[in-house]
Amino acid sequence: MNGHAAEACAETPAFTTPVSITAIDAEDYDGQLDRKLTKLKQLFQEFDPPQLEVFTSPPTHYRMRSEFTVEQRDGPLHFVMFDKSPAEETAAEAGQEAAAALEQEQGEGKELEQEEGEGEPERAAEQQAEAQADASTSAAAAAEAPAAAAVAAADGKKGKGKKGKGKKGGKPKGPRRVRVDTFPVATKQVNELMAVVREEADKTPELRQRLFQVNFHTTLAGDAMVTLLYHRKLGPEWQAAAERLRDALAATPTAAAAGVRPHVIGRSRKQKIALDADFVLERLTVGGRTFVQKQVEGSFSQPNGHVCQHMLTWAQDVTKPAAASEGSAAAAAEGSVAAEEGKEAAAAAAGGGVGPEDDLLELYCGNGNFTIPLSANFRRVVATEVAKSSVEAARYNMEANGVSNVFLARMASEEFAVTMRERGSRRRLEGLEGWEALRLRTILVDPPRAGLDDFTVELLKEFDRIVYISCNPDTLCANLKAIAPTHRIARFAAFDQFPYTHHLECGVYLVRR
Ligand SMILES: C[S@@+](CC[C@H](N)C(=O)[O-])C[C@H]1O[C@@H](n2cnc3c(N)ncnc32)[C@H](O)[C@@H]1O
Repeated sequence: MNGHAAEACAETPAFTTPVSITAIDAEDYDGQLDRKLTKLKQLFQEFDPPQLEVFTSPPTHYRMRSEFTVEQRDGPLHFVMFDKSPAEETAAEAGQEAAAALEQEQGEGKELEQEEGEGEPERAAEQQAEAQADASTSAAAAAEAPAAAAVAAADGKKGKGKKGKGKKGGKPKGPRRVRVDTFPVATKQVNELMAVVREEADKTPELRQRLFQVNFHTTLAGDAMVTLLYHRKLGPEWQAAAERLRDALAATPTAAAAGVRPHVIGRSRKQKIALDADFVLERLTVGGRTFVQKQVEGSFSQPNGHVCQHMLTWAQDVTKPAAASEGSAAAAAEGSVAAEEGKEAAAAAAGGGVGPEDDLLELYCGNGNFTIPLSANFRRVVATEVAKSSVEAARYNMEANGVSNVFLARMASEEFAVTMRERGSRRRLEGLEGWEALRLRTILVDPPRAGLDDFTVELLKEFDRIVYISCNPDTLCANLKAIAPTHRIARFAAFDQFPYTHHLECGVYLVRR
């Protein structure tokens, strides 16, 4: 079986080291970013990239989603997180195991939502990819807010055999449990909702009983969703209490100003009750146009809405037909750092522009985050994604934004890569008319943290232009080693999606040598 790019580039500090997030120093925002950029430049110097374009985040209140473990053993209910410092590597590993156990538990709940009778051979690969996708959704979050760790640890149902691992010489090791009353990395709206959920759940037994985790999902647009996770079956009494909670949440300042009533969702094993809806509607402005984006509970969405807008604007700019050199300066100016650097990058990119008759292939399209703003740059777009809920959201988003030149297939990227190579016709590509006539010379990939599998790397090499968005510089670097002999980096960007962690989002635009 082919492997993913798990190997980091040699002799470079890994970007995956867990770090503490509960103690941020907003004054050091520039410092922490500089340190990551230095490391990134060191990691990528072997590819001789052009000047790095840098896109910053707001120093506080940038994270749209947050997950907290509920602590209520000692009386009042409060939220906790698990503070991982680099020195607590053993503890971090234990937390990751526990988080993985939770993923598994939640996955069991998802079984109910999956299509019945999907017996075709592709399904096994998809399930594997979906599990990986889920892990990618939570990986950065796990580094920032590994609250999930507590769930499995407190529950004790999963991974029991590993629980003793963290102990040495009688002294318990593990992430430090930190009470979180306010959370400066999360949006102001998350903080407003946290206070109300804590207060209401504390005094309402129907909400409180066996509540073990609360997930908050907000948007730049003011829409919001709160998921309460339980170790008990939920009934009508819970629903009535949740409706009262929803009213209280609607009275919080941001929701009231936006005129929205946050959605409340209750989850327990194999059970999900959604009051109103299980999604939020985000609004993202890209290249002067605002797009609506459905983000579904439990599915992937970019965690930092501000930085996401920079990522989309950058990707739209690098794929702009025959005008890449003009547009990139604007993109750099929009980010708060490297306008001058952007101009140099633009010069480097000259000659790699997209033609007006070109089509785009996009793998790992999620809810259509890149697909929709980029669709205007291409004649047609073929996009694939493995997670069912994301594919459905992407279809909704295409319609909501009046995009009609996208063919969307639910397929694992590796399956698509094999299909492309063999020019085979597969059931999931039915409806893709004029397949042979497509001018697919540009590809965009945005894989999970594990990077690209070998089949997909081989597929990339067949394209003249490659846009690679990555949340893991280590696996990006490993994949680029295979691509560099045939392609050079024409644009190189860093997006600080995850401030105060060692995680860094990157964008690389490659053109054939
Ligand atoms: C980093 S997310 C990016 C999603 C989207 N591009 C965005 O910006 O929101 C990676 C996506 O890849 C999907 N995925 C994971 N493994 C996959 C695979 N083997 N084939 C296709 N899609 C996969 C996940 O479901 C997830 O939506």
